[in-house]
Parts: sequence; structure tokens; C-alpha cells
Amino acid sequence: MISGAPASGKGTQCELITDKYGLVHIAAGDLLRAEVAAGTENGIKAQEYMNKGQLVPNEIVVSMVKRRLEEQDAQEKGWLLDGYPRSVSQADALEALNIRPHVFILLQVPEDILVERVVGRRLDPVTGKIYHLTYAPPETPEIEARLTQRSDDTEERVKLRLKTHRQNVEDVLSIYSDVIVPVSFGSITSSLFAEKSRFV
Ligand SMILES: Nc1ncnc2c1ncn2[C@@H]1O[C@H](COP(=O)(O)OP(=O)(O)O)[C@@H](O)[C@H]1O
Repeated sequence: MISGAPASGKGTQCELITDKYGLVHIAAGDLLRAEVAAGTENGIKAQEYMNKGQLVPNEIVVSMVKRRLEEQDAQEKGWLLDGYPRSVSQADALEALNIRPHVFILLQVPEDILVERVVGRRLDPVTGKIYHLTYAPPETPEIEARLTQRSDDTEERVKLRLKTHRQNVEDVLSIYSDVIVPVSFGSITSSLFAEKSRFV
């Protein structure tokens, strides 16, 4: 499992970890965005909460994540669960199925840096690669032209998401205290990964 505040680097570290270990990346936020894009009933409900940076109700998220964890690829290759659980009740739902992580990676980044990261974050819809207009600019003008920005990646909304994260992270950490590996800001992405990848 990997946990961290918005723009703490979950997505970027997940890409490095899943490439190296052949794990299946399961991100609750991505699953929800797929429901929103598909216009499903759950997606329409979830959108209201996501626009406010609030947690989407468990009756939508828990079954969605459980189903994805139980799919054959995750069972065979192993999974890296990103952005779930975000509450004790969500963690309890996995405990009830005897689903526990071998490692719980906790990314820790100062909040002022997070806001700057979010506002400049962009996504390439063709490759799925994450860029930052200042710190990790796109390689070509063609890529730059097609980059998209998440609707909740505004300064106003990221502050709501940070508040939600602070409210929930402490509850969850107590459940995984035996497998937590804290990873603090200060290393660039690749050296951070290299330095800490011994634990995975
Ligand atoms: N485990 C979860 N439980 C409830 N809502 C979630 C969960 N994970 C993600 N969401 C919703 O999806 C939004 C985007 O999540 P995510 O892509 O992980 O971005 P962030 O890193 O900002 O949390 C969150 O702001 C929240 O509204």
C-alpha cells in the first residue's frame, strides 16, 4: 500500500515500483475517475464528493476496490494499492477479508511544496505520464499541447483535499503500524525510489 497527501508523489512512485516488481497498480482515485468518465450511477455520485475534495462514500469505494483486488491479475502478480484505505472503516473492510499489505509506504512532503506541485501538475492522456510544468516539463511541444489538468488540481480544491488527508491518515496508520515505511521529501524521484526500494 502507498499513502500520501495529494501530489506527494504516489502516482510517480507507483509507476517506478510496479515497473520494477511487476505489481498491478490499483489506485482508488483512478477507479473513481473511470466511473465518472463512464457516466455510471456511482460515477455521478462520486463526482460530487471529488469536486469538494471529500472522501467518496464507502458504499461506492469499498466494493469497487475489493472487486479490483480480487481480479486475476492482482491475485497472480500482487498489487500496489494507492489511495486506499483512507479511513478505519475502509481498512476494516480489507481486514475482514484478511487482506493486509506486506509494506505500507507513507510519503511525507511539506504542505507548501504540495500546493505548488498540484497547481503545476499535468497528465499526458496518451501515455498516462505525469508532468509538472516547472519541475518535470514535457519533452516535446506536441506532448505539451495535449496535456490535461485534473479538475480537482486547483489551489482551492487541493487545500480541501489536504484537509481531508490530514483528517484520515492518522486513523489508518495505527492499523498498519507494523509494516509502515516512512519516506520523506528531500530526494528526487529516482534516488528516492532507489534509496527506499530495498524495503519493497
Ligand atoms: N479511498 C478513497 N475513499 C474515498 N474517496 C476517495 C478515495 N480515494 C480517492 N477518493 C476520491 O478521489 C479523489 C482523488 O483521489 P486521488 O486521485 O487519490 O488524489 P489525491 O492524491 O488528491 O487524494 C479524492 O479527492 C477523493 O474525493
